[in-house]
Amino acid sequence: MENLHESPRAFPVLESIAPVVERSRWVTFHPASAELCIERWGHLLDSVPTWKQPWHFFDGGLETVRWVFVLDVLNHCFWPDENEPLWSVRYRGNEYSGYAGLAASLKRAMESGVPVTNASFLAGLSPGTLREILAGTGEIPLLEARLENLREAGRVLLARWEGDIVNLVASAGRSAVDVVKGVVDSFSSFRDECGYRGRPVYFWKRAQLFAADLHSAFDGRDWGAFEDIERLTAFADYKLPQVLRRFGLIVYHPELAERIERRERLPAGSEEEVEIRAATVWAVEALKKAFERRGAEPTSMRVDGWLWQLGQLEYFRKYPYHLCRTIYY
Ligand SMILES: Nc1nc2c(c(CN[C@H]3C=C[C@H](O)[C@@H]3O)cn2[C@@H]2O[C@H](COP(=O)(O)O)[C@@H](O)[C@H]2O)c(=O)[nH]1
Repeated sequence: MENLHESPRAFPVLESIAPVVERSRWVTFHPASAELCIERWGHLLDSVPTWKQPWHFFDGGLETVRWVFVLDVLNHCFWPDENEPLWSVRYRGNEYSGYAGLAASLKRAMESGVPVTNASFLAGLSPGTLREILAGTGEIPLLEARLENLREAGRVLLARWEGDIVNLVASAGRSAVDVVKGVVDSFSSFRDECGYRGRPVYFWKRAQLFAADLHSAFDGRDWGAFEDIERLTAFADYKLPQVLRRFGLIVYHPELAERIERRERLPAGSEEEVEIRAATVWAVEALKKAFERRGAEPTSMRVDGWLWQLGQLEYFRKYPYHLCRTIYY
């Protein structure tokens, strides 16, 4: 893979995705319907909730930076196996599942004195302690991989960043892109990259989400004050394609649609999976341009947040999302 850091300003995500969208066989992209969905749903663009949710930790300082990092080491793949219960955690009298469940479990741990933000603790984390941190109904998928990713995070923080992710964020100056590249460079679990017809494709979803979450948590100030936040792309997860498909912006080949209807797993790195993720990132860029034509100027991150919130609505859950067991999203 060519050296990504040739030109220090290089951020290869979109240019690596363009050829996938052009050659895509399983997923077609229909930009024409961008206007329509903004007609119908665009008014919600500005209702993207802030960080002030019961499940988010926030102390206004360094512990928040560290907490957001641990959150995004684990921020992937919450759906259960067939006939398994949905993983959910109890926090302050409420049940939370999915992303909110993960955040709530880590906030619960902080409040009960478990040092989840401490690099040495993470490097020596035991399976039993992780089970306790994530304890709830059902079991979070990929528990072993999550344990390994947390241990790696602790080891690398100690080896390269004096035990503190704050040093990586500080070293990036006010560049979100440099935070993303620093994280991808340092931690293999964030290296969300694959090959497509012999060429590298970079999604870097959890690494980009880490910079975006810092920006959200600090409301664009202090540790979230990035000058280049608009260079981030959408975060290619499994919820956005579900919404974009309902919008008619991306359309699956009938054979692929049928396999997803049947809840068949897609292998990580398969052409189908890479094409779904590439179309997702690409569609967000098209929506951003459609918003600009109507006088709004959202970043890809804000369009992403708008779509992700729509994905929480019943209307968009109609079609199942594609299922891929992966640590990347
Ligand atoms: N594209 C995109 N993917 C996102 C998010 C978030 C949460 N971000 C919020 C946090 C602070 C800000 O307020 C953001 O709004 C989680 N995910 C992904 O979704 C999936 C979980 O879904 P479910 O099973 O339904 O909880 C899983 O892959 C998770 O990694 C986002 O914003 N964009």
